[in-house]
Amino acid sequence: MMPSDFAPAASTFQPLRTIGLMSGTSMDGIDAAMIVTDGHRVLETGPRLTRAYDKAFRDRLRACLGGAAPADEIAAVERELTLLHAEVVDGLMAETGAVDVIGFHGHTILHRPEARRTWQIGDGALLARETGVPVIDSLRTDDVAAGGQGAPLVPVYHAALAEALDKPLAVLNVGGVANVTFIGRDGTLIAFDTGPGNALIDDWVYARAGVPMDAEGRLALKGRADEGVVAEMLAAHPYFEARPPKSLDRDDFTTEPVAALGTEDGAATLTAFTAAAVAKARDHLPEAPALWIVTGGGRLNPALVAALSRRLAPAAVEPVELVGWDGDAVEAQAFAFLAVRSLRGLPLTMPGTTGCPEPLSGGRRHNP
Ligand SMILES: Nc1ncnc2c1ncn2[C@@H]1O[C@H](COP(=O)(O)OP(=O)(O)OP(=O)(O)O)[C@@H](O)[C@H]1O
Ligand SMILES: CC(=O)N[C@H]1[C@@H]2OC[C@@H](O2)[C@@H](O)[C@@H]1O[C@H](C)C(=O)O
Repeated sequence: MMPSDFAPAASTFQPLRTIGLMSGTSMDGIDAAMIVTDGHRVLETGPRLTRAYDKAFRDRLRACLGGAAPADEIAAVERELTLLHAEVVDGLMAETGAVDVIGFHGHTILHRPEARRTWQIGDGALLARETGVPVIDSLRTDDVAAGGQGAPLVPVYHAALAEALDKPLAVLNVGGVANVTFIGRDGTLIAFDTGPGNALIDDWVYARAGVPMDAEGRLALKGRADEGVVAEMLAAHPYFEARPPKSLDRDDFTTEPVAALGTEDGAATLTAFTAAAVAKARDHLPEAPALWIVTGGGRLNPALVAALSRRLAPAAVEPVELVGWDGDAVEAQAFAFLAVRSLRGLPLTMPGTTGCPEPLSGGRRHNP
């Protein structure tokens, strides 16, 4: 596959003002961001807005995972989720003014690409009516239908942002699940989920300490990682040896292996496991990058960043802010970018990022 399939190129398209919306696997809330793009280059990055879910809604969302809740409850959660997204768009447009299009990820409740199924709840038609703006949703659907993993989708955006940076470069997104984008010297893109991101740590500290995250990695930093358990967790799951393309569902891993440990040692061990999974991912890259830039909420956890630095040495591990990106906005911006690429019929995915048979566009358009 030619790297140029994805490489930013001179565009004859008019730039569009676009908002991207992401409800990530951490289930912490909705991230929204505005950019101006022609689908190749990012001409401007605008403001962003985050809205946290309250505990009651998060619990209802969690009950939908795996498609486990009754159909009418899933439909009710989908409607409420969509209306919350509409409020966020209205809030952001109060700052940015009107936009041309919205990229709407929705919330993944089931991801089984091997069965050609991926399910993001979110009603694009309702969002278009509520906001008065055309909406592109179902961004993973065509890729999965064609035999791709349907994830990760952000690599095309990472590549656009990284156009002027030194290569090879690894961009690591640590959300609920973690994913890496490798960008080679010639623009080659290799991308896949590395393993858990924050989800296991979040689940553990919530169960043990009743808090939604290990803020500043404080619990993990007080504990000691059990390297035996880390090694067992790596060996127990065939995912890490499997060659990419590959992707994960949020709950493909559990905190069970650390159940016998105390809260702090468990947090330290899960943090070490998350970092060790990233180090395993390095084995699947064509070349070891000298720099890993980290985006997503995990970059704000010093225990995790220290564990990554240790396990990826001698490579440097730095937050994406090092190169001027906003790590709280990159994912939402990516969905804004994907919406414009979808409108233009440009590829969203390619064999190196999802394993789809050829570069593929995707997304469904809903007019207000
Ligand atoms: N100050 C902090 N200290 C420790 N961890 C943090 C901090 N801030 C955020 N996090 C972690 O980041 C998570 C949120 O990350 P992010 O917003 O990237 O997730 P997401 O949007 O669900 O991502 P994805 O879609 O990639 O899964 C939180 O659940 C928490 O675990
Ligand atoms: C199926 C699904 O929603 N996957 C998410 C999840 O969260 C992180 C990782 O797993 C990534 O593969 C993906 O999200 C990002 C935004 C992506 O598609 O690039």
